[in-house]
Amino acid sequence: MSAKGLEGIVAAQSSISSIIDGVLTYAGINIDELAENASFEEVVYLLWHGRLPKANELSQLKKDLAENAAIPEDVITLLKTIPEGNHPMAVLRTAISALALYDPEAQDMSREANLRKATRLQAKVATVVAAYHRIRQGKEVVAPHAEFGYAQNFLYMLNGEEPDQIAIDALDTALVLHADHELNASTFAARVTVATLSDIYSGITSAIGALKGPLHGGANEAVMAMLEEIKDPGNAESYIRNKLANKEKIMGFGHRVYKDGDPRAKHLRKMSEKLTKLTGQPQWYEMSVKIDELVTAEKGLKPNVDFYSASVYHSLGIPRDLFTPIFAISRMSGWTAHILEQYENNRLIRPRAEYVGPVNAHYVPLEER
Ligand SMILES: CC(=O)SCCNC(=O)CCNC(=O)[C@H](O)C(C)(C)COP(=O)(O)OP(=O)(O)OC[C@H]1O[C@@H](n2cnc3c(N)ncnc32)[C@H](O)[C@@H]1OP(=O)(O)O
Ligand SMILES: O=C([O-])CC(=O)C(=O)O
Repeated sequence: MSAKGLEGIVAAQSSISSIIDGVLTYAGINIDELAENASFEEVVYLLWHGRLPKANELSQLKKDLAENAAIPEDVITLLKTIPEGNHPMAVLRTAISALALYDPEAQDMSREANLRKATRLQAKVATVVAAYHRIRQGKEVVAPHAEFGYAQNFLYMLNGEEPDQIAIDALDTALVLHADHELNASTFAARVTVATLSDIYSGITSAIGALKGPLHGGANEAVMAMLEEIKDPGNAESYIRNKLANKEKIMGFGHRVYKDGDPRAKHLRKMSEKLTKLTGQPQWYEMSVKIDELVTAEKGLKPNVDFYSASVYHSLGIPRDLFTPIFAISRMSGWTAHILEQYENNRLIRPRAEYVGPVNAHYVPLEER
């Protein structure tokens, strides 16, 4: 018997992140400690190198990310030619694929070159998302600021003004929380692609395609769509009961691995409470809590990372269709770490299928069918 959806199958060894008894760690460090203390740049270094950076290593990484953040003028031109109405995740997938064509080390498969490519990908992914958002609004693209940290620079390029510290800190923590998650679908897709010894950009393009779906990263956008449809906390109960009665899934709930709750959700819940209050829109948090209580009571399903992140991003003034691209900006660090790890100890990933089709069939000539 095959395991549907590969549930419970161990398909790789990894020392990047672990989920053991519902506890998530990056390189052995509990996510709670990282969410409270680490910057996103520290986490990027941790995932790539398996240890926290020393002060000089961290400042070098920050410098490298800032210096590599600009994207080629040709890619900006490409973004300007994209037909209206496309989803930013589809645009991101295309733009990352295009960036490969401008990478001077595209053919160099050494670890050093791949680490430099990972740095360029991490540096540029935020710029692509911000640039496309400005272009689609008919605004000028904002060049990255050489002195700004990663989260700060993204918000600056997105909005064209310097973000406040509360917004920077909230986004930074969200990036920390989304950075890696063992062998999730998009990371697996990246590893499958590069295990053929294809290049890092091909692996990342596969990963973005996998993250886009609503059963994975696309759920954060779907959560906000649901909250906006509900409109008022008073409508939440009947809305959810109706969905459940129709056997529809409630986005942002459930998880293939966590059966007793996602450890990242409590951090995002706290952030949602604080930010929705600060923006004078506590209804998004109140509605989320009502849904959380009801779905937990009725289905025993707990919120995953995508549930409270929706109201967090909304409070930061981020449009709904950029929620999943922001997930991709963060997960770029995990994807690239896994790709580097896959190359280090590679074997083609090629499972088997259990055949359930017809047997002893025969070719029938066209005129006899
Ligand atoms: C970053 C991330 O990727 S986190 C996940 C983001 N995705 C979502 O939030 C989408 C909603 N959630 C889901 O679709 C699922 O819980 C998944 C995809 C995350 C996990 O899926 P699986 O492990 O395959 O669980 P599966 O879909 O088989 O669900 C098992 C049972 O729980 C039910 N269930 C699971 N999630 C939900 C949900 N969100 N709402 C209602 N029922 C659910 C299923 O209907 C199924 O019920 P059944 O046995 O009566 O048919
Ligand atoms: O691990 C998974 O299946 C999905 C998930 O939570 C993530 O990628 O962060």
